[in-house]
Amino acid sequence: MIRISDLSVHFGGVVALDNITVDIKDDIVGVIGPNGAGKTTLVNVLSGFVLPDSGTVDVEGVDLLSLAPHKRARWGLARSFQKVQTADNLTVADNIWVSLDTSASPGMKKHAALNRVLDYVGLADMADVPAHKLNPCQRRMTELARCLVASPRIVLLDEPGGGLSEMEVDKLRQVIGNIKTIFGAQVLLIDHDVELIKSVCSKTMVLDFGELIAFGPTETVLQDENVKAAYLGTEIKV
Ligand SMILES: Nc1ncnc2c1ncn2[C@@H]1O[C@H](COP(=O)(O)OP(=O)(O)OP(=O)(O)O)[C@@H](O)[C@H]1O
Repeated sequence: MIRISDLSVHFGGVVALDNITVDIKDDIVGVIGPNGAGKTTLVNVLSGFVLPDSGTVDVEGVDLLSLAPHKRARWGLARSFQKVQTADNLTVADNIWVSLDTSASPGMKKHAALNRVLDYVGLADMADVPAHKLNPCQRRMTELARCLVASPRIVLLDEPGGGLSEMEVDKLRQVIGNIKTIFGAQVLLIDHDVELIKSVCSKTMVLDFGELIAFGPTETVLQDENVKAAYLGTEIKV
């Protein structure tokens, strides 16, 4: 369980996260909200890219915010980025291997983990292809594989569906939907694609101007009047 208590982040006069308190227990939890609501800031705080002004995050008894970012990664926190991060001159396999590099596991185990994750995301035939030759979906899958390869406990996904076609989002849905079963990790999924959120997230939290305005079963949250009002004039389809 991820227990977030009284978490606040300010950027000058902007309140990016406003005293967020929430217990996240479900296997896959959605994070939605209009542009600028604070979703990426939340992921940045959890992964150590942003220091909060106040608050705590407890995961299975570990005070996450007291760990340096690299120690969080070693502990089992993995994340993806809104703008996909692959090294263009490295192969798919090497892009994923980066997550295994500092692991103390024996080489054979690392190779087995690499092959398993390549298979899982459907890139087994592309291991030796340099990333600059990949299409946007294959890049996303490479980044996801990098998140999954080193036995993560928590995976934070920042808009993985951005820029993908409907068919590609279907593939993504399967990959994300099975993470808990296959890899045992809890997933926090940010996305603007409400259909994707609806199909894989049992619970969803909604941020608006840094405030947590709703949290609960996804279907219920999407019918919430405050949530609909927050999205007024934008594209939520519920
Ligand atoms: N490093 C930063 N410096 C200053 N302001 C920032 C910084 N990062 C985020 N913000 C501001 O904090 C607020 C929350 O931003 P954040 O990126 O977390 O929103 P978001 O919900 O992820 O938005 P989007 O859906 O557009 O990605 C916004 O007003 C944003 O401009």
